[in-house]
Amino acid sequence: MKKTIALLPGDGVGQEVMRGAVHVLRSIEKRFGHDFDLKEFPIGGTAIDLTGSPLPNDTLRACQNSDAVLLGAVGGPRWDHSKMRPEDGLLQLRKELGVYVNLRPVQSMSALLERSPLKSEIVKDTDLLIVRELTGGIYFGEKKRDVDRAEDALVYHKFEIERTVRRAYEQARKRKGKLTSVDKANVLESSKLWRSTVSELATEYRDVVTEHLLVDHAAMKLILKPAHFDVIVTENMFGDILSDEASVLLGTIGVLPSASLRDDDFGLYEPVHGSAPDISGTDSANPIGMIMSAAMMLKLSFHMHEEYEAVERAVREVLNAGYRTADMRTSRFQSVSTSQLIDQVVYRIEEDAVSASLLELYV
Ligand SMILES: NC(=O)c1ccc[n+]([C@@H]2O[C@H](COP(=O)([O-])OP(=O)(O)OC[C@H]3O[C@@H](n4cnc5c(N)ncnc54)[C@H](O)[C@@H]3O)[C@@H](O)[C@H]2O)c1
Ligand SMILES: CC(C)[C@H](C(=O)O)[C@@H](O)C(=O)O
Ligand SMILES: [Mg+2]
Repeated sequence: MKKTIALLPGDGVGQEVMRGAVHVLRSIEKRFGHDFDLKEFPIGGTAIDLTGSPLPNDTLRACQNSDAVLLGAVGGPRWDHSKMRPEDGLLQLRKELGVYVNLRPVQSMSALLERSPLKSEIVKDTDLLIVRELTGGIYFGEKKRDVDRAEDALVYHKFEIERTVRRAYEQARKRKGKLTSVDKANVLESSKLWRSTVSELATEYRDVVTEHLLVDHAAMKLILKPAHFDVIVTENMFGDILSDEASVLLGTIGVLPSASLRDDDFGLYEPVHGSAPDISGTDSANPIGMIMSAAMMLKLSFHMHEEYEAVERAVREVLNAGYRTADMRTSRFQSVSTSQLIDQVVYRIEEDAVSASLLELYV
């Protein structure tokens, strides 16, 4: 199957982990006989340096003309004081592409249990999905700035809440049948609208158990009892914060993938982590969040379920075999570089293909 995929490596480790996604897609292409048209375009700080804009028109047009987009990460201290921010390129891209809902799965992995700062009996049954509203709220409200006064408006329209919450309910139906809506309805008007919209929709999804939690309570419960959660649905900024918090359950943010979707098959796929300026350039970043984002693309945009399984299995085997980048390292294992971990994943995808064809010879 021919698919056009725009690659936006961005800044810092974004560039390093994107190589992992490309190698993995090439091995999937070979093994399953697909044709992936992969082309790179600049975004973020790299794009500011090249073109003066964090989202050049050519990049946006290429994304709009693709079947899906893979993004590494944007930002870094180099552009922290520049007039234009790399992050604005990413926000504009999400808005222009209309990818209003962001799925961030967080599932404990037995190989990583000892890396979590929390007790393994607390984190071992973690299997939750954060559904984050992505193109509204305080990120996109009107901003004003005087010398000694600043303003960011937090605006939500009911349709924005409704479409995101519906997607969350659909996910809950396919999973464990529980939805936790997170808001700050004891203080914010936008949260009161959020809560009443969820309550209305709950009557249409009676097969799903609905609960409401205030965001401060949710932040605490996520650490105290992560297995309590199935689907968490929340607004843009709460979702951003809670997903970094949830990464602590696994011990590193480097393994978390995400999918940003709209109502057709198109999607923007990116790891949850940022450009990690503290480790960029050292070939030590964890490429798993990026690789699993590419795997989510195969499943959600291209409906390639077997291909998704092949990547997921390869990643699991690599971890079980003891390969760890520095962020996943424990006293029992030496760490390997980003490139070495990528090679191991690719090797397993290809080795799997060889054993599958040998098996065919015998049956
Ligand atoms: N989607 C994105 O493009 C995105 C997401 C978050 C932050 N950012 C940007 O990234 C820059 C740095 O932000 P930050 O430092 O707050 O967050 P960050 O996620 O880049 O880093 C936080 C910590 O996690 C570690 N980390 C992150 N990714 C890792 C990986 N793949 N492997 C191993 N360790 C990893 C870093 O080394 C750092 O210690 C900022 O400019 C921010 O705006 C971009
Ligand atoms: C870089 C930043 C704008 C972005 C966000 O806040 O959405 C990031 O933190 C994320 O989680 O994707
Ligand atoms: Mg974030």
